[in-house]
This record gives sequence, C-alpha cells and structure tokens, in this order.
Amino acid sequence: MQTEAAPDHNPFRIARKQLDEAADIIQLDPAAHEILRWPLRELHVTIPVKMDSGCIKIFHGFRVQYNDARGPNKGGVRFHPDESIDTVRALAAWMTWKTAVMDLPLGGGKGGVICDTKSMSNDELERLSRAYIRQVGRMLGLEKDVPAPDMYTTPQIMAWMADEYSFMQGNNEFGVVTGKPLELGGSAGRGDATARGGIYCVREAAELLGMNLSGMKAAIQGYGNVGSNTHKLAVELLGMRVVCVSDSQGGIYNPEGLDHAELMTHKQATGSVTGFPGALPVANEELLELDVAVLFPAALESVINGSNAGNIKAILIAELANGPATPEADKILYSKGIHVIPDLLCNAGGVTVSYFEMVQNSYGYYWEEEDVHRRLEKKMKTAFRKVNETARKYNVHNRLGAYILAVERVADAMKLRGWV
Ligand SMILES: NC(=O)c1ccc[n+]([C@@H]2O[C@H](COP(=O)([O-])OP(=O)(O)OC[C@H]3O[C@@H](n4cnc5c(N)ncnc54)[C@H](O)[C@@H]3O)[C@@H](O)[C@H]2O)c1
Repeated sequence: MQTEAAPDHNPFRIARKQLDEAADIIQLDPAAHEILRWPLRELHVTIPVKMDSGCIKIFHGFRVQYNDARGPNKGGVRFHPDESIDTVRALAAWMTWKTAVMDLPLGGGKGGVICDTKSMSNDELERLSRAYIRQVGRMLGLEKDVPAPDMYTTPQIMAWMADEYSFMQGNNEFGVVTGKPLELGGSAGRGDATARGGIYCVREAAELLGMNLSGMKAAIQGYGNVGSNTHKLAVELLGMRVVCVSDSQGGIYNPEGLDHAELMTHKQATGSVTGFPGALPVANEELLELDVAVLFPAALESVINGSNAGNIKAILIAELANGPATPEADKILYSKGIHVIPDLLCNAGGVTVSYFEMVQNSYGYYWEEEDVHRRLEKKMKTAFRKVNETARKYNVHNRLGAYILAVERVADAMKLRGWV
C-alpha cells in the first residue's frame, strides 16, 4: 500500500512552497504560476507480476510529466517501498527546475513503483521492469518522455526497459531510456556523473569561499551509486578525508578517513557499510551533525529539517540527494551562514550526462570518457555561477536563486509557445 509522507515533510507540498516563494519574488505572471503548481500529466498504473513462487503479486506505479515547455520530459524511475504519488510529483517538478537550471533542452518527469527490490529475485525484477514499461510506454518517446535510473534502479533495469519499449515499437529505440549499459548505447561517464557533477560544484564553492579542501573532513549519507562514487571522487579530485558514511542499515566513522576500495569490497561482501573493520558505528542522524567541512546527503528527502538544521556544523552542504532539506531547514542554514549547493544544481550531473547520452544515441556516434567529463565540467561551472549570480542579485539563499533562474526560464518558454 502507498505510504503518505508525514504532513510537514510531504515533498510535493515542499516543492510547491519553494515555487511559490520564487514566484512571489519575481512577481511571476499568475497564469504561469498556476500552471507550474501542477503536473501537466500523470499516469497511475496497477501492475500484475508473476512471482517465482507462481503467485501473482499486484504492484502500483506512476509516471508524472511535470512540464515539457522546454523539451521532452526527463527523469528517473525509482523502485522504493515508500514511493508515493506526491514523492513522484515533487521529483518530477524538481527535474523540471533542474533541466532548466542546467539550460538543457528538456522538461521534467519522474516515475516510481512501490516495491522492495531487496526482497525480489532478478527474474522478478525483470518481469516488473518490463511490465511497468508496457503500462507507461504510451507516455514515453524520444520527443515525449525519457526515463533514467534513480534509487534502486540500475543500468540492467534500464536495458530491460529499453528492450521492452523497442519490442512495443517494432524497432530499436534505445534512446528512449538513459543510464543504459555501454553495450546498449549508454554514455561513457554516466555511472559517476551525478557524484562528479556534485564534486565539480564543491570545487567551485570552495574557491568562492576561499577554502582549501585538501585533507578536510567529509561525511556522506547514503552509499549507493551516488554516495559511493562521491567517496571515491572526494578523495581523488578534492584530496578530502571521508570520515563517515552510512546506508539504510546505519553509519560508520573513522577520524583517519575511510578507504574507498576496501569499503566497497566490504559492502559487496556483506551488503552494507556497517561492521567495516576499524570504524565505529554511527547513527544516520548523528552523521548529519558531525564536525566536518563538507556534508553530502546522498539518500532520501527531508533528512535536514527544522529539528536538526540548527545542529549542523558543516561549512558546506552539497545536496546530492533530491530534496534533502525542508524549507524550515533552509532558513536556519541560511541564517547560520552555511553554504548550501542546492539539489537542483548539485546533483544535475546525472541528467546532464543523460542528455549527452540522448544526443549520442540520436546521431549514433559516441564520445570518449574524457570528452564527457570536460563537457560536464563546463556545464556545471556555468550553472554554478549563474545560480550564484541570481542568488546575489535577489539577496536570497542558493536554493531560491536556483528556483528563480529555473522558473524564469520555464515561464519564458511557456510564454513563447503561447501557453500563457
Ligand atoms: N543516480 C543518479 O544519477 C541520481 C541523480 C540525481 C539525484 N539522485 C538522488 O541521489 C540519491 C541517491 O540515489 P542513488 O542513485 O545513489 O540510489 P541507490 O539506490 O544507488 O542508493 C541509495 C542509498 O541510500 C541508502 N539509504 C536508503 N535509505 C537510507 C536512510 N534512511 N538513511 C541512510 N541511507 C539510506 C541506501 O542504503 C543506499 O546506499 C537519491 O535521492 C536520488 O534521487 C540520483
């Protein structure tokens, strides 16, 4: 069954509140504002899947197309037991703002299925992934809506989805999904793109704040695709010491720093970062309040909120997760002078390389990894500076700066198209 988020942490209400605040500041045309408060389209699907035991299990899923004024809807598919329509709506809205902040010719969408992948076999996951695409495929297309991976969805799942969609069309249309394996038209550099984009932003922020990050401490919440790659790149590209990381089972702490390769081996062997030799156990809530230079939330929404924002000691928060801080937290963090790199910018490396993947798929020519890194770095730097400029111009925190930039761009596109 669908689980409702706690009232004040409902992600869609938060997304709307953020939009309303930006719209007020720029005195957005009321019709444009009203359109942007709603998804343009959404589909709720019920998905029967034959489980290995032979019984049929019924899953529920969604695909939301929030706004495609600037181009086809783009956004991942999440497989999560707590998925809800409001989470998917919020994530689809954030994708709309994110593609606009990055100035990509795309809109925003998102999908999700309520399921617990950890309790499913590989065959069950394949059947669910294909069945989801058979249900939402009517909304997808190169010029309509292009999904990608998100929490608990992988390149293999993207491959099944691209294959199922291709069968439905009667020809290969691999470009309809991004985050695919390289062998099926994936882009070099997509695997660590979200983490890498965030690290490029941290480098820009450190320069802005006059911080030398070398040897400084970092903590990372979440140790999946984004969190584990952030660990690797924070050490490799920034010379930082990652002292604390966590996953859904709990966290670990070592003031000397955690070794990425050894921790990956441990996680692969045991399924969790917990119990890593030489490290002390730490609760997920404690991780957020540690005395570190940079805090990387890379797991779930609303983890930084009115009740803990006042205790945060980091100088910089790099929001790799979507929606990790609530509006109450934003106010507190801003008043404490903590520099937040907002999710709309910080985790946009993934969608940017997904866009590169769409471009490469459409002309059938593939770039070298260094080429992808160079293009990503340029996009991230430009967007970082633009967000910073906008925040300063309006004298607001960076999230509102990012919102204002994005909302103006989407509203301009709607006006040019004659929608408002
Ligand atoms: N993958 C991408 O390209 C991408 C792009 C943009 C944003 N994001 C966002 O980054 C975040 C992580 O995505 P991912 O792709 O790494 O997912 P993932 O499924 O690979 O990993 C998720 C991680 O979060 C951990 N986790 C789950 N619940 C937790 C909890 N309560 N406390 C601490 N850790 C918890 C899991 O154990 C796992 O380590 C999500 O918010 C996602 O929306 C991902």
